Amino acid sequence: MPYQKYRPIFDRVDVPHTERAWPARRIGQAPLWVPVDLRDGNQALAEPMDTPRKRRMFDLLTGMGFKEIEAGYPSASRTDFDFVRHLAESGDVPDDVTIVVFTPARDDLIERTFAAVEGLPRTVVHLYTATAPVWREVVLGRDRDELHRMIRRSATQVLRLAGDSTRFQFSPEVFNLTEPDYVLEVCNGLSDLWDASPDRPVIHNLPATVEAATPNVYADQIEYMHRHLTRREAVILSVHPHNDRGTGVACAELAVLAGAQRVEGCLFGNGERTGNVDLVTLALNLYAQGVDPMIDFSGIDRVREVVEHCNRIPVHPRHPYGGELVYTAFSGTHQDAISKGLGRYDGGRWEVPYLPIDPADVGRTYEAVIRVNSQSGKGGIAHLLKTGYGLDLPPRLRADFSQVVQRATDASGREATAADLWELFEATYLAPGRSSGWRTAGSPGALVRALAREGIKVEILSHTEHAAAGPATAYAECRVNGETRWGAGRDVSAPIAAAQAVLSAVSRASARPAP
Ligand SMILES: CC(=O)SCCNC(=O)CCNC(=O)[C@H](O)C(C)(C)COP(=O)(O)OP(=O)(O)OC[C@H]1O[C@@H](n2cnc3c(N)ncnc32)[C@H](O)[C@@H]1OP(=O)(O)O
Ligand SMILES: CC(C)C(=O)C(=O)O
Repeated sequence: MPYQKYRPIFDRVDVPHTERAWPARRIGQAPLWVPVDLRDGNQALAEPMDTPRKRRMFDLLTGMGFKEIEAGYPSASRTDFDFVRHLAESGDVPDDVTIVVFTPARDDLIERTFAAVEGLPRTVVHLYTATAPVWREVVLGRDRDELHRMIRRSATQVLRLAGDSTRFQFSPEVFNLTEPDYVLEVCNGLSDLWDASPDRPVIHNLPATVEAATPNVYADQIEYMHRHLTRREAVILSVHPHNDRGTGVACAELAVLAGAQRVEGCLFGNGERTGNVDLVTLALNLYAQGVDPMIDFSGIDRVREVVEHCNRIPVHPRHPYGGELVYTAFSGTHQDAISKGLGRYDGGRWEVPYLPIDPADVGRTYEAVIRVNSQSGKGGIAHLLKTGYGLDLPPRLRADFSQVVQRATDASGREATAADLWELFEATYLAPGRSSGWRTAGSPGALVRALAREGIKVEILSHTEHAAAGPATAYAECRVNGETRWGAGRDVSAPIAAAQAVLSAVSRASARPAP
């Protein structure tokens, strides 16, 4: 492959040398998250969202607690224009939410943008122009000065059309490949033109439009701007990382360490090409460090479902925090560790191996945490039988049964659910017969023989069973390795209740093998 075609970022742009404070910093509070799903994400869809889908996304975003939302590029299409009008006319924008609208630096499009936002209580008008040398030459056909004049002319027009409740945002698109002195010249000039002040701050949004370097380079670029932007207390330093190198999240996190106060991105990382930075991962990364993300992810499956509906793009099952499989363990040692960790978890500090956060915090149940296939071991199998059927297998029986399961899953190549495991357990230790629990488990049957093989001597002295209405219950008085104990079982079916009763008597007496 002709790798010589490509150059490192250091040959493409002047990367500023700066004193670096970011490597030693920690993130102690969430930045302002700004979802751009309705603009940047939306425009990367084969079928852009219509008003009902946009509205569903908007309601999701406000419900989750986002306070600034980029609602569209109203001059680009009728759909975007209509949606912004819908927000303005419906009066449905919550009092604490600000709508951002995006516009290029072109007179007619700026005018149309202002026509769209008329009547909205609070808006940010977001002006953008690509500033990197290749874009100046190839796309815009303007040199530095010409482009600067064009930006200032448009910014002046924005100022003229703005009402008191309008704030201003500028994005030097492809900031990461633009000369730092040029970005400062343009941005500082706009802070003056728009008269940035602490009570009406200007947003300078510095995008990694196409990721082009390792995240530490972006952090250096951001820290340089953080140190050199004028009217700094009146400027909100924002970032907008894309994910071309797969390091969008790292870029955003390091940028926050380097001084960024606001982060634009999309839920589950939708957006042009490889997407915008993923706000779900960013926010929950903070949460997992004990920092309030200021966004509610307590129903992450619903968030995912709405995003999939609106984008018509599925979220990967292994997507951090929200994917279908991310709180599930298939492999034996992981299952064993999780099962032990969950067993000890008392609702306080989270110390469960292999699970970075408690699945319950994002609305996931523990049931799906452990799934069994041929990669699984005795810990996971025992966990499923215990949580699914109340069967607490003694350690030695676990080892015996896991070999049975392994043979079955190896042969089928398939996953075994808790119900499959029960069926296998019944066929192995309790068969035949299903009409009464005791006819199977109560006779000195296969279960008792299996326990004896593991060194646990069980004699069933007496038993009762109730299965008239509702779940069957069963009681057993057993002599287990010489000690007399009662065991109880309760389940929808009598065989399971009976097996539970015997096994619970076993575990109460002693799991130790007979001398
Ligand atoms: C990084 C980003 O996400 S940027 C946003 C990307 N999203 C979109 O582009 C979706 C919406 N865009 C659109 O619907 C259209 O591009 C429109 C309505 C904005 C403009 O449409 P058209 O007038 O047909 O132009 P076209 O789509 O071909 O865009 C190219 C023109 O825009 C100019 N342009 C590009 N960026 C800017 C800018 N920030 N400010 C002013 N002009 C710009 C180009 O120089 C080019 O002009 P030229 O035709 O004189 O060479
Ligand atoms: C113009 C900015 C905000 C952008 O969308 C990008 O650079 O990707």
